[in-house]
Amino acid sequence: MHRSDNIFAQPIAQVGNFRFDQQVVEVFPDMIQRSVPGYSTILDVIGKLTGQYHQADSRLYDLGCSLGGATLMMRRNISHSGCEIIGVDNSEPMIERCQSHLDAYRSDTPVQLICANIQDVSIVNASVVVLNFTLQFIPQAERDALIHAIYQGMLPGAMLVVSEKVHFTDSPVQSVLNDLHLDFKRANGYSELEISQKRTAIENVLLTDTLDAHIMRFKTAGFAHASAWFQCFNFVSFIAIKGDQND
Ligand SMILES: C[S@@+](CC[C@H](N)C(=O)[O-])C[C@H]1O[C@@H](n2cnc3c(N)ncnc32)[C@H](O)[C@@H]1O
Ligand SMILES: O=C(O)C(=O)C[C@]1(C(=O)O)C=C[C@@H](O)C=C1
Repeated sequence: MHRSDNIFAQPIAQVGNFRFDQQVVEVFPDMIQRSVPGYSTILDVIGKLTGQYHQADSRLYDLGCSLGGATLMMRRNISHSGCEIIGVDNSEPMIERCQSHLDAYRSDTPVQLICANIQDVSIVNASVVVLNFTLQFIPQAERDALIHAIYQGMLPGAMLVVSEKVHFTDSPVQSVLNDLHLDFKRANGYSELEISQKRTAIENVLLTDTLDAHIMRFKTAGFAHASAWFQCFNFVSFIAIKGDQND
């Protein structure tokens, strides 16, 4: 059984920046499930999209794979031959635990885990690329270049899935949707202290874009098709498809 997240339950004298360290690894499945509305739905759909979009003899990338939640769903849905999954995360403890999660299930599809900054990994021959709540941790000025580099490494007709916390420029909308997210956390057992200390920890490391900025970035990078396919409050998942000869 996974441990429950009580990292921010006691008062912390000086809350530091959030890091994906060993302490977070131990509680991560519980933390993400209780913090991100729709997380399991998004993983299920990443599995379905992988089933539809993976191409024979291609690579599938899970960028910011953490413990491999999305990697496992991708691996289960591969039916074509010659596919390889590449999981990348720059947290050593995440990659170590991810490897043991993957080893717990049998599969014919090879998975290569790389401990690196996703900005330093070249994307090659990709049919499916997933950034499930990872782009939000990349410095904002560097996001356009990363999405463009991913686009360049994708095959015609390939699928990119990007899930993100977002914000809204319309302040009543921002306030209503943010409050609904806070209520979601309360309903999942987080106290006001936990919520506020976590907010302080992530405020300098998780920087959100608007929904429109994400769509614009996909279009500018060259994607022929881009849309949000899921939204619950201020959490959104997007698909972007590289054009093929029919576009
Ligand atoms: C919210 S978690 C992702 C959750 C995961 N994709 C899932 O579906 O369960 C974000 C992950 O991105 C990783 N990360 C953040 N910045 C990164 C970077 N520049 N390069 C590689 N990994 C990064 C973190 O270490 C963390 O494991
Ligand atoms: O916005 C929050 O309160 C969150 O906790 C979000 C979030 C995320 O979106 O990645 C932040 C860090 C943890 O990885 C889990 C969830």
